[in-house]
Amino acid sequence: MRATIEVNDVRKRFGSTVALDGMSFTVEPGQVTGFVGPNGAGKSTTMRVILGLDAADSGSALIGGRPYRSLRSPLLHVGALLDAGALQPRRSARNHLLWLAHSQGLTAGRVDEVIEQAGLGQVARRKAGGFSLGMRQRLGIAAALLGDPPVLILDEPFNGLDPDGIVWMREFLGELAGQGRAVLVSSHLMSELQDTAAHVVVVGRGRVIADTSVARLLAEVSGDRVTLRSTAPQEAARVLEHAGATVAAVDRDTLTVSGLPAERVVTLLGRYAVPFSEVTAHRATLEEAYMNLTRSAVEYRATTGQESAR
Ligand SMILES: Nc1ncnc2c1ncn2[C@@H]1O[C@H](COP(=O)(O)OP(=O)(O)OP(=O)(O)O)[C@@H](O)[C@H]1O
Repeated sequence: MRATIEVNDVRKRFGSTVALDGMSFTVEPGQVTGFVGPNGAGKSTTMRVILGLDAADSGSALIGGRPYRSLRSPLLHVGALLDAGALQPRRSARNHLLWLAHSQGLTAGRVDEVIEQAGLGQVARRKAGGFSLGMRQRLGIAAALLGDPPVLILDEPFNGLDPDGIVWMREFLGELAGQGRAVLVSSHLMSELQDTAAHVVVVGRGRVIADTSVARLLAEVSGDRVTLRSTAPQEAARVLEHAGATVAAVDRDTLTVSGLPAERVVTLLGRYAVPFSEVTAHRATLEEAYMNLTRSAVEYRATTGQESAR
């Protein structure tokens, strides 16, 4: 089975609420794909449709080319974490996993492997009802891994994690993707996905706003903005503007240069012997990129709203 998720023009309404409005994207193997959008954007509904828990009104959602419902032994094809609270509070973590494993013909040996993988060795015999949300997330991931599936679908796995837990989860997801799995991870905080997701699908109001590699997204938002410190700012500005840059003064000895990459700025200043003490390329954070994208989506919606009100 090829490890992919393909969502194609999925539409879904709940009464008068349009939850999914032509949702389409593909999740490729070997990388973490972030699935990001504000509350109510349709992330959970999309995941539920992929997993056959909600029926789409139209469109298709396929795992390895097949609808979830047609998969025999689904745990071997796809692992999911949807609601970390969904467990029997009086059962120990290990018993919870044993119960799931037996239902799919998997061994107790496999249960002990995923307990170790998810870092639950110390607490596996404790009742899951007393677990913190972070521990429940780990237990949910352990359950998702039971069948060693090539596809993972995780709804808000960073929820409730402390900073150490977030770092652990990022590294763990990276490892799982590095093993060739397709890993789809939802979050309403783009920053959680920094250094983890290679690709992001940004959604709003039930449809895709952007579907792009993280590197491209950051490059687009960062532009070619460079901060320059020089004791000869006017001379620097003259040289750089002559080469096509736009230059703005920040303070007495600091300039912001746009339109030229940092290396070119350094070369030009060197060629014309303009002194400088710092040249720093601006690198946007994923959060900035996300804010930019969703801001334009909000503006777009505001405009269309006005148009339809006319
Ligand atoms: N079972 C349901 N009944 C009625 N409306 C629903 C149901 N499930 C989702 N919705 C609505 O569909 C829309 C999309 O919700 P969904 O939970 O998929 O968004 P989300 O992006 O996962 O949001 P969050 O980050 O808050 O989990 C929302 O307007 C939500 O209120």
